[in-house]
Amino acid sequence: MSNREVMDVCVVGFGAIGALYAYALHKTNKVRITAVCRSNYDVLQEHGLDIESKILGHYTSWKPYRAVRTVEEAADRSYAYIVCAFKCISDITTTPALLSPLLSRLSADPPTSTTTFVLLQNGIGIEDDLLEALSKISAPTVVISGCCWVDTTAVDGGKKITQHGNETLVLGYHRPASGPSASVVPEQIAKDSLDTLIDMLRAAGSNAEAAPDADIARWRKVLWNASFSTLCTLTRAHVGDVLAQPNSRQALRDIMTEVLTVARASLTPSPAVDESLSDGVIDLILTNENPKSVFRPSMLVDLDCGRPMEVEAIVGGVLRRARVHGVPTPKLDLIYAGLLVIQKGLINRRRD
Ligand SMILES: CC(C)(CO)[C@@H](O)C(=O)[O-]
Repeated sequence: MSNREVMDVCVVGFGAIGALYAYALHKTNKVRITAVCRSNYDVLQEHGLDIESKILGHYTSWKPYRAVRTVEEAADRSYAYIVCAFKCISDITTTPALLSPLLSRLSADPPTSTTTFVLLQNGIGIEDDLLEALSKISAPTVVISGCCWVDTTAVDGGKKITQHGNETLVLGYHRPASGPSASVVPEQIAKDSLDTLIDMLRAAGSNAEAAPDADIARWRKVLWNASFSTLCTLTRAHVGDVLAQPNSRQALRDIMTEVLTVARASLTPSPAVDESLSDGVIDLILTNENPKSVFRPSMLVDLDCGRPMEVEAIVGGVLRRARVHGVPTPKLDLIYAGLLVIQKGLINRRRD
């Protein structure tokens, strides 16, 4: 972490997740937030944002230090943290392409202090292309994955965000990809950057915690997304509805079993893998869900709003790992095929 009194933090994507954690960081008085609001700039400038959060409290008309419409505008300075809270939809654009003005600046004018990228996004392998792009830049960088377990929604035309129930944010850093000009930061710097972020979020009221292994945390999270998010989306049903039917409950179990097999084949065997990704985790996930839950996973909310969904990150990412390791995934293949048909329609309508 730099010695600056106030850190500059750029949050790219100011939907519910981005705004919630931006507000948490702002509450510490240690950061200045630059919010890149690609679709909700006018609403934010005119009304500010009302926050109604169980963990962060209530606030009316909050405005971050500054809001900009594009990543280009945000690239006028360097940042201690660049929080990626946009949906990872590689069939529309990749993370390095979306962040290219910030990456170009890092390359042309490398700061001496570390820049940490924080990926608050769902999926498997979503960090790969960013790590690859950063390996060609000499500036010192760290990539952190954040797995969010939180029910937060933008309501009232984006003027308000609500957050109910429990919240957990599991954060861990990735080992950097090596490259000819990569400035591979010592592991201690990655740890410091992670600890600083977690300390700030916890001070604000979040239940942020460090993952001993970012990859295991991602697989643990995708167990939920690849099963609940996809089945709820294909059936347009609440979490409680897919739990209630014996057939769909069994389908959730079958999908999670496939994901677990791929996870174990992809990860280096370790006691942590055995513990976090044991067969018992499926029962734990199923029994932890409220059978009466009316929760709509974000993939279903995207479909309802006519927005492209995180199919590639959530299902495609698992399938690509499965193919590398020769793991058959008949259930996930079918889910993927169905979702891709819907996704194509969503992307085509968006282009019209
Ligand atoms: C798992 C989840 C409900 C937690 O916030 C979220 O990832 C979602 O809906 O995609």
